[in-house]
Amino acid sequence: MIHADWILTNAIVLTMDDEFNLYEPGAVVVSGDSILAVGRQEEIQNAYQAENLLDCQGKILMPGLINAHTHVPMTLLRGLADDLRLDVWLMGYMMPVEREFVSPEFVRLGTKLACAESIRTGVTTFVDMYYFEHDIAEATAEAGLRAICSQTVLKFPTPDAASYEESLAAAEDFIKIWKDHPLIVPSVAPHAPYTCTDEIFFACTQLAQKYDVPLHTHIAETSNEVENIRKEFGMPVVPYVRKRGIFDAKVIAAHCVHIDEGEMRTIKNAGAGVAHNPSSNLKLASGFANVTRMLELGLNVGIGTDGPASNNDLDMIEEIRLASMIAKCVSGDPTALPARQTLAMATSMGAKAIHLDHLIGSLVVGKRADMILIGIDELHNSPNFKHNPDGIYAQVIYAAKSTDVSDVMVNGRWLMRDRDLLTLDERQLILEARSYAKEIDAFLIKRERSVLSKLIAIGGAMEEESFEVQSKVRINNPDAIIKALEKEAIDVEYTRHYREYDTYFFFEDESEGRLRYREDEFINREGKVTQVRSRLTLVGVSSEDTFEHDVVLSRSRYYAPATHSLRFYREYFAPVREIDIEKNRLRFKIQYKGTDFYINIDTLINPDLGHFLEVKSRTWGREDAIRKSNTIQELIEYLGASSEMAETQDYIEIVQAYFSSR
Ligand SMILES: CSC[C@H]1O[C@@H](n2cnc3c(O)ncnc32)[C@H](O)[C@@H]1O
Ligand SMILES: [Zn+2]
Repeated sequence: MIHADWILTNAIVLTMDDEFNLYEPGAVVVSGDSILAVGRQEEIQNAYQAENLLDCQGKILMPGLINAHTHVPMTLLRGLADDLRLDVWLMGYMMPVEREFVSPEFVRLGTKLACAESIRTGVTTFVDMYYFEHDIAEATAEAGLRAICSQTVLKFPTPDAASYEESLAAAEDFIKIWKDHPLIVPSVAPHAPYTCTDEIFFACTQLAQKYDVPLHTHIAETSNEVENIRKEFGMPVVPYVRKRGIFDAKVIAAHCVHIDEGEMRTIKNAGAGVAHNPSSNLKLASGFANVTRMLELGLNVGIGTDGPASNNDLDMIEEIRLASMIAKCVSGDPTALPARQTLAMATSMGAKAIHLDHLIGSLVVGKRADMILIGIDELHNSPNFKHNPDGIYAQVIYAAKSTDVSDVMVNGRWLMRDRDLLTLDERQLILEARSYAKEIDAFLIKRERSVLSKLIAIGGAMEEESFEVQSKVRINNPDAIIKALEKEAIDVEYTRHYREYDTYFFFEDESEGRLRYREDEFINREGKVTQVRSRLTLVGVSSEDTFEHDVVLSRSRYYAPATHSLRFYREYFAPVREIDIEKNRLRFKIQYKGTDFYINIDTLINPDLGHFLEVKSRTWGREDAIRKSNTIQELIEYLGASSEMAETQDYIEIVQAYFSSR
């Protein structure tokens, strides 16, 4: 007789090995952290003895589920922002909140919550990507779960690094510390093509190769990402990241929703794995990954929940069911992604996708003892039929619930027995999470109250350093003004030609001011657009002051480069009303009597409201402003326009007045 630590008997053993061997009644023998034997109960009982025997009461005994892509600490952000598009959700809510709250303490608590939830749903391994990954690894190892922990690198500052160089250095230190841990596989995560530079991709690849660890990234999650990469670099996402070297490493590519067959072949030939995230893709309306085709082409595809803030849970039992259902519906073929193949995605094939199939994914002698028991006698999973050998897989995929997972073992250690968590105090964790939620709520309530604080949250807004004095007059003949600029007292420093497209957002509370999204097209002498620049300007509703002759001291303004689309800002700021204005602008920077002025000769095209002469100058003090306002009036007359026709209104006010007079 061979001696072992545990013998588990009276089970329906789904080995998920290459032949899909199934034993009923079956038994599994565990010695230390590994599987010593798997087979028919009678044979096992004749050959092995152990101190610990477990009667599995006819339950399914199978490899633990592998969550191939997640962000575990985001349990603390669950339900924070929903029903949004990925960019608004991520850049408008998650990242600003993460910048404010994510700390080692935050990720430890979030990870413990996630571990509790994961164990309850039968997960024995997850693949994480977040910040402070060292703390995540420690919390995970303490809970007893297995994980690939990927330290994130982004092109902008993150909660754990002021620069990408710092993140890379942290990633290397982290990998060195955890490289030979029995439960934790450290890895590096260049977050996504839209948040990483070429240097980041190259450096992360080098790091992953140097230590032979996986490289974990998001690829082609939304059509928006694909369009942008195609627009900017003239190719789809997979060739784009291939050119940045990533496939020289062992890649775990999350999402891959919008990839074509050529891209699938690239992934396959690179030996990279795909992590399919059905719930997250559905909820963020990212689209449907063509998993059926990926599997036909021989790709290794695992299944992930993605973060609990975009899902909103870590329930892998729900995820496997969805994966199968969606594949059927999208392909119009109910035979697509059958139950057995789907379960393989969450076990044996999932292990290949995350490059850990030498250790986990199937109940095979020598592999780690990562196993779960699933009951099949509850109301929602009764009765059981035996005529179809694949019926048992269907019971797991289509009928089982997380609550049917009764026992979980990782690395030969029990983490849950009879639904009792042995390594975590979930009641205590829930209480701690509540107190975090209160703080985050208070932060968001305050931020959502003001347009300015919302603007600051998504990348900062700077207050205009100086004020402007300005005046505007209607003119009939722009050519006459252009001619007058040749007059003796005027020195023209430069001339610019723009086409300006403005969208003004108005808010319920008018005292918030109005937000202008402006796209400036720079037009050259040949009339061609040479450059486009986008800016956001938050303008207060009232001017700081007015002087004689309808010269205005400008309103307080906050501005920021517009790095997102107009659609993004519309969804993020949710204005109650919008007005578009299009104008042609000839701008001259001149000197008149020793003072710098900007002269704008504007033609309002949409709505068609004719021509205006606008004269502006920067000012720093009240005395200076008064002096310049007198000169502006003089300059208007000198250019042949009538300062009698001066307007104190901004263009938006002129346009509003026009619309309300119609
Ligand atoms: C350190 S994880 C990096 C970053 O990823 C964010 N995130 C969570 N889920 C997704 C997703 O589905 N696509 C892109 N980015 C995601 C998370 O909020 C972290 O800031
Ligand atoms: Zn993700």
